[in-house]
Amino acid sequence: MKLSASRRYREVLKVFSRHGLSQVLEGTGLRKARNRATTGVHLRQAFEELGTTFIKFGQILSTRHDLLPEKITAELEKLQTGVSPLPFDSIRDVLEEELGEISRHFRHIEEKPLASASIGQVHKAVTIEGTETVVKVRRPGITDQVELDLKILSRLSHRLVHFPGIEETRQIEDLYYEFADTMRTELDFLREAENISEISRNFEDWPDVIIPFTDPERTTSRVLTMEYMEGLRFGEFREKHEEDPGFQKTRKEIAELSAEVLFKMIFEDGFFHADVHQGNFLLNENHELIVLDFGMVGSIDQQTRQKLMNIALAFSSNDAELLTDALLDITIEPVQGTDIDALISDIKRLLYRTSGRVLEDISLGEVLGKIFTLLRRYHLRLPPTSALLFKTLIMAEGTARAIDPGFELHNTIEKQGKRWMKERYRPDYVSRDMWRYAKLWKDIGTETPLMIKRMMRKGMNVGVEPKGWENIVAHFHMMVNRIAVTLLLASFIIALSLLLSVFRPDEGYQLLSWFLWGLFFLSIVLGASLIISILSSRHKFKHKKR
Ligand SMILES: Nc1ncnc2c1ncn2[C@@H]1O[C@H](COP(=O)(O)OP(=O)(O)OP(=O)(O)O)[C@@H](O)[C@H]1O
Repeated sequence: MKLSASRRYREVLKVFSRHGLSQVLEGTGLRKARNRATTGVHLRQAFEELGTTFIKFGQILSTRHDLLPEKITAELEKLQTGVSPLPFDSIRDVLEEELGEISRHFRHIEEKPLASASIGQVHKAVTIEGTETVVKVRRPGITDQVELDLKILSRLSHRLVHFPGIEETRQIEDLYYEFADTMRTELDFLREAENISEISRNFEDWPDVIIPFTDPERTTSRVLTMEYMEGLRFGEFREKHEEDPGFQKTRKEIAELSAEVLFKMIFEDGFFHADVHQGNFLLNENHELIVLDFGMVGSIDQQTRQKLMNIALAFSSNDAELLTDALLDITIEPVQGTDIDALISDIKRLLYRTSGRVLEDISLGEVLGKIFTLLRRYHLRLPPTSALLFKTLIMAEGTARAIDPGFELHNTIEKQGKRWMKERYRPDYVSRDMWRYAKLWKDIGTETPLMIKRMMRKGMNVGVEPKGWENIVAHFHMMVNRIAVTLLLASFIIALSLLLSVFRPDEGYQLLSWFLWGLFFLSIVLGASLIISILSSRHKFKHKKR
């Protein structure tokens, strides 16, 4: 059946009106809704009724405490994708269309699905070579449905929540674009297979983490064949092993591992699993962590990663000033006019209120929500790509707590902090940064005299003898070059002292530490002689002028 855009649009409007949400569509907005508790319930029900795309959009909205009132986000957090299984005949049709005759590929496929999810239905199978696999088949018609819903959502996204402030409306739209992008990627199983390969490579050295291998011969954009993974979900594992001696320790380690996996993906690799709900983790007999479902992934560039690390480290060390500085660093709007002192004292209050509380009582979602609300109050905007990341962090904490309710995110951040510092001051990153600064100074050195020359000619109409210009430009070049080298040496000295604090001899880095000390002293000697030469040339210049 061909999907009709106008029919679906009418359906969406009807569902919204039936749930008493016409004020949302009319643009009077959610914030003004008289009863936010019931508005949240109705919004959740309407999203559930409208299916996959709306449910997934609602799940992302639920993490944006900066955009929606808490009563509404709390309701949206309950959104679950519950879909009924498709008859095996339609699954077989897709398999035959994609792979040709099924018996050429599989000895056996179980008709009863292992799982029936929103995008795909998963069946256990044995390949012709005898390997136990699972075949994930994209639901027929889901792509058209999602595309249509995305179109409708795009129209609704700026009408859906008509806030008084312009920035929030823009944020809802930003959020929609990011969402539409990830949703489209999730529909293409070839992309999922690529994601699996990349993440498997990143976890090559992690023996406790297992990522199923894919079967490229039997994978297309609609069919994904991969290794079958036997394991228990976190809840099942807890029930089965609760009475075992040493279970407390085991579950602590598992929760920690699940968080470390995600932290590595976000902060070290910049390529992360963005759908880390409990259903996507299994534990095998050796307590190894199996990670599934790489349809939704996010990526962050190195600069943003470093800014995020700063936020996490400042947060874990309870330092309000550092945290404010790190937050200001990641916001995308200019911060002129922001009352920084007031923001620092608000952040101080927030940290004070959260740090003393018992762990089970406080969630990352709650803290992030409060930080978002603060940023909003100060008119500071986060980059649009952050939505997926924050959803992931909040989900990851919930997942770790499913196995260990006392899981402390603070501890993981502290433990990881050291690794991040080592990562950040890896020689290749340091030298790349220094090279960037050197290039920047070189550009300033070449461009500035010309700029001054042009400005003086055009704006001030000043004529200078060509010979005079040459001297000025040559002298300027020399000055800039010297300043550049001095600055470069200064940053080198700072970087070396940081490296020295991380790679200490008492932690087994004797050789590296000696080498770094050597470089450190050499840089100081060079720096000192450069400063002396600059001072003496200044003196000479003055002397000459006279
Ligand atoms: N390799 C595997 N081995 C064993 N079970 C698997 C495997 N891959 C998937 N499953 C099972 O199938 C379920 C659904 O798979 P998956 O999450 O990849 O589908 P999805 O359509 O992306 O689901 P959702 O959108 O709800 O996250 C998993 O939660 C898991 O129970």
